[in-house]
Amino acid sequence: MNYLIGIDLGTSSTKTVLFDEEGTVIASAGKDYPLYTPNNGWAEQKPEDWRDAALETIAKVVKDSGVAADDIKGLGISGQMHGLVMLDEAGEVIRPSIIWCDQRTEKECEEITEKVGAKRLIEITANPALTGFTASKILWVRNHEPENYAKCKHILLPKDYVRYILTGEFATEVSDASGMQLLDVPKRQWSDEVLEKLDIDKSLLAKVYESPEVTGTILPEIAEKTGLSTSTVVVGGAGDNAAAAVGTGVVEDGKAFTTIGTSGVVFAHSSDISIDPKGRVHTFCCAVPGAWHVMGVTQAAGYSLAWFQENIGTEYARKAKEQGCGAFDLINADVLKTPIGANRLIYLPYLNGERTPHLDANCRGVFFGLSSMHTTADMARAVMEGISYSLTDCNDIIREMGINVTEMMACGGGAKNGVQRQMMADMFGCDVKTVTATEGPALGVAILAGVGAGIYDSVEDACRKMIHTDPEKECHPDAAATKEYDKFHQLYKKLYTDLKDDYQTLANL
Ligand SMILES: Nc1ncnc2c1ncn2[C@@H]1O[C@H](COP(=O)(O)OP(=O)(O)O)[C@@H](O)[C@H]1O
Ligand SMILES: O=C(CO)[C@@H](O)[C@H](O)COP(=O)(O)O
Repeated sequence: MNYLIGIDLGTSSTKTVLFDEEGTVIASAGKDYPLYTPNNGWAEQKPEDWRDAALETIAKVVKDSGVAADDIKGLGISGQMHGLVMLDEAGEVIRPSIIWCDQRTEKECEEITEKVGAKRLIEITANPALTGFTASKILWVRNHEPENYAKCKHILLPKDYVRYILTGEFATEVSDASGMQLLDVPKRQWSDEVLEKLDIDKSLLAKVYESPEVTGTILPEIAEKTGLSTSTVVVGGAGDNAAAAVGTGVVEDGKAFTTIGTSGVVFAHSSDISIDPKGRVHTFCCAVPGAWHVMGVTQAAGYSLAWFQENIGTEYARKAKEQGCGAFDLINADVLKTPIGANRLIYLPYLNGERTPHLDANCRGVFFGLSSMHTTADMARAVMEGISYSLTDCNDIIREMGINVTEMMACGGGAKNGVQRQMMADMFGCDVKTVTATEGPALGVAILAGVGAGIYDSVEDACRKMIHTDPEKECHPDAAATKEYDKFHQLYKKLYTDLKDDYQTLANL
């Protein structure tokens, strides 16, 4: 039997899974790391934490599985997108990574739009300048830390830094590179025009591959440390969402998925390039060679729930420990006891600004309608509903673009939660399904590794053999709930419009 490894370098943790070639999970391991917010709206992580988590979890799955190193034919890495990793001449990390949800680069976005031209920027990179994307982070370091910029010899994305550690190669692939705003997305190669206009030296960037292509093999010292073989191939892999698409079988037109990780995403496959003229959803290359996708992003989806548990619903963790269950079991029990609309409490999940649909770095979270009768149960329900309203906004724009979605899969930490999945089915008004392997991105890149290692002929072929849907977890929409949620969703949408200018005032105080 052949085996494949998928690594998902998330924002909350790295999850590494060893699959057999039929998609069965043989062993898995995870390791958490911190997210640093040194200023309001800033977000950083340490690339060294990602490196240590990847090495530790690979070693663990190889050991726990008992699989012979030579039978592990391929490895793929999926990662949180957009983060900026800068390495010096010796390959050492220069500063912490400024990651995807950091909002400090509004001025640099203006600089990009001015230098490239708004129309040309969308024609080439398929997206307007956004604070989340890597190009503005590169310019921020050049504008604010010229000494660090001068030392920088290699610019990598988070997962590509881990690839460098494993293989010694400076490589990336089209799906993640799309989120740097330096790629010509229709042509799937670096844009000389954008690089010249922004005065970024192309030699700083890694070589671009398609996602299933082989980018290298495991270095001898890493093989020694992890128990892998030096003949295991490492493929391009994918940004976490493009990887999750492969891992949930979203590899042809009509298919879509929603994920709740730290962020939340609604993603639809598209065999033709399709761009929202208002830039509210992103258009990127997908992991299937020759295809693209559109996706809407909620900045703080699972992160809103994590924030809620750390700061407001702290009792859930304590009681869960006492009762020997998970905190989400108790949250779910409370949410189910609370009616739709959380007793007239609405939560706006804008803890880190928002991308879809507002593209606003300065908006922030709100509990609207707070009354003395409200409890943490109402707040928990309001947070879950707020996340789902935001994902519904993403889905509505994709539908508005004429992209026909017939099937919605769910994945990510939040999709493990049946209450959350039902909420999404009710709000989207369509069936929401899941696959048996809970780690969508890890399975997705393991599938890509299977193609790169020559076990499968194509990504589509590998998906047919490695993905198994879980019929027991299918959620069907309840028409009465859809109608009820819609009333609150209308008010939820109006609240942003009403507060838009006040957010700006707050940011300038
Ligand atoms: N059972 C659950 N119900 C709802 N949300 C959950 C559950 N388990 C995890 N989460 C949420 O999922 C997020 C982590 O998901 P994950 O896909 O691992 O994220 P990432 O890839 O960003 O590290 C956390 O922020 C947490 O709030
Ligand atoms: O910024 C984006 C997509 O554009 C995020 O989806 C990040 O890629 C982070 O992912 P998670 O850690 O939430 O999975």
